[in-house]
Amino acid sequence: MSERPKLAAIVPAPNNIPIIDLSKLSEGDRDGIMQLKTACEEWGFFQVVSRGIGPSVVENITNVAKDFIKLPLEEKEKYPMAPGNQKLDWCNMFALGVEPPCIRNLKLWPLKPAHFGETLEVYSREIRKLCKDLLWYIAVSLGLKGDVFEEMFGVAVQAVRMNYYPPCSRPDLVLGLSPHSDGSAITVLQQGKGSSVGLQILKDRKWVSVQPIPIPNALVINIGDTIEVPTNYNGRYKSVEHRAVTQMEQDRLSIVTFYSPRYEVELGRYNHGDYTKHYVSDKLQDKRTLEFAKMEPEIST
Ligand SMILES: O=C(O)CCC(=O)C(=O)O
Ligand SMILES: [Fe+2]
Repeated sequence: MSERPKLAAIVPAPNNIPIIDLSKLSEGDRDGIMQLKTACEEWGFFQVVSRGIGPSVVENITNVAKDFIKLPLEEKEKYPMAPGNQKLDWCNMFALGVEPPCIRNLKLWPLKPAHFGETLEVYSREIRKLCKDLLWYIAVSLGLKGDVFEEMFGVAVQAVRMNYYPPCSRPDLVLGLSPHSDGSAITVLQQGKGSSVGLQILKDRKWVSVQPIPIPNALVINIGDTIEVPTNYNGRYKSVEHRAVTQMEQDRLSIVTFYSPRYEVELGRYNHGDYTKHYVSDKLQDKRTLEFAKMEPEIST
């Protein structure tokens, strides 16, 4: 019951989450860096525009995902997720959200090369470049050397999760995805062409909808637990809780990339691999995983 979205209580954002124009951002651009800093401190979320993830790349991955959704259940069942999937092969997965008649039914399928192959690779390569740049600027905005996270994280791990939310006749009763924070360093969310509102973030203890901006290929970025852990003392960047709601008429697809440290990297009391095992369950739980990893600051800013 406590998970019901209570749509009436949702307050529209007075001003939507910040928009960062990456084509204008550079290390010496104090205003731009300040804007990024404010976005990370006050929102933990921002949207990025003017970044060359080619429209065809986005279109291709969306089409492949939609083709997978359309497969009959028996066909999809041929690719089950390993039971109790605590191994790290959860990495590339597909989550089917709420199914009519609105029973929460989160099923996970691995993104098998048979369906997603090269399309996913091309997409992930583009996202990787973006994440590297973003982490550089995020470090700079904290007054740190640009490569600090790259040094700390080693060769980053990327995991893609696609969430599909079919239309739901009672979106006021069932959530698409429960409130959680991401275990990543940063997360890149592609809302999909013609996407309806679905993502909500907890801002000043209220749920605020992230309006997809009518700019082609805009991406939603959020700070994950792994940036919060080393920077959180002294009120630094927060990994903000978010959730997804469903719509009565329209379905929705989100393509989400989690960009994370190498699994061996020690962060707090856990290495990132253990952290991920703890984090990855089909039940997303607020920010509980983060409590496990709380630590003394590793970076002082
Ligand atoms: O579908 C969305 O908008 C949210 C997805 C999400 O938060 C996640 O997959 O971690
Ligand atoms: Fe998330």
